[in-house]
Amino acid sequence: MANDCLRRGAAHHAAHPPARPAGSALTMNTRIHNEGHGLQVEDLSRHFSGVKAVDNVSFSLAPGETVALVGPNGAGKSTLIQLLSGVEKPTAGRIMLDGRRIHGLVPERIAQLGLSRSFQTSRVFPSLSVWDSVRLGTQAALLRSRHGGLVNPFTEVAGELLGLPGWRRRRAEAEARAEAALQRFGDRLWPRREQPAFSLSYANRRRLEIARVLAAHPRFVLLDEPAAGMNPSETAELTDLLLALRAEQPKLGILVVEHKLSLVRRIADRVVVLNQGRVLATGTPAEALDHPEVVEAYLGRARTRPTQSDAHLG
Ligand SMILES: Nc1ncnc2c1ncn2[C@@H]1O[C@H](COP(=O)(O)OP(=O)(O)OP(=O)(O)O)[C@@H](O)[C@H]1O
Repeated sequence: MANDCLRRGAAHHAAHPPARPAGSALTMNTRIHNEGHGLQVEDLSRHFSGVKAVDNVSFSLAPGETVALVGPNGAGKSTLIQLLSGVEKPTAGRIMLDGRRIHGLVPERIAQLGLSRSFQTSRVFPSLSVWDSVRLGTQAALLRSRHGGLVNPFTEVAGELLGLPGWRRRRAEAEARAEAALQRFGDRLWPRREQPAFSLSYANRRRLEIARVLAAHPRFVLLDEPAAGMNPSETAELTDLLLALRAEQPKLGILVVEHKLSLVRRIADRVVVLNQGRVLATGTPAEALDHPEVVEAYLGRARTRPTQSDAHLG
């Protein structure tokens, strides 16, 4: 049966770990952007007792770039997303956003600085309406100044209570963004905006989670398995949506964790392959995913030529 993800390789990998020594990643495409711009992950580690969930990982995400993070179950992808969004604190290493240290900051602060994430399990409050759920996402943007700094929360409270014109304008802009984020999904979400989130289908809850993230007006987004649980046509629709988003927001940096390689191959500029907490390979999708060592490590059999389909790795 065709399989569109890398998960299957994990079992093989456990039995046959790759021969490449730890720390020597295959690097086929090292597009290094200007130091100080974008997201920089430097020698990042997160260990849980004896488990090296993330082990000395370095990579970067430039404005306007889409990077996919792939790897079998347990490779450390979710832990990395938790570190980048401030939920977990690193054991060692640095995370820099536009030259500013963000490791150690609380998640809300990181979101205010323009780095927003989606969750594998939707964080939308089930009893909130679709509209209120996506409006929640605008809060991070309201607390960010035009220059990327942070607005004092007292300013927000005063602006809200006193109905200051500048604040009312910003609130209206945020609501327009929330509407645009819902309408991005055509008639999937907008006509359902008054419904409680719990009444949505699974795929629509995933879409609402992405809409909530986009409503935050982020400069960088971290999407944690956005296509999980979606069927092939829903996955293709989401892929088209992400491509459209890239075209409309050419400065948006996107880091996407995804097992579905059809999506990865279509949207990613670069792929970072994680394995047992370490970077096994980086490169363009074709370079990284079709490299014999990566294929062998994950699937246990050599391939002669790359294809474009999910079934390629099934
Ligand atoms: N809080 C924790 N305490 C102990 N071990 C943990 C913790 N979180 C993650 N791990 C371990 O770290 C390793 C990496 O897990 P992680 O969830 O980051 O992998 P993943 O690549 O996201 O996997 P999946 O694709 O299944 O989501 C695993 O061995 C996991 O058991």
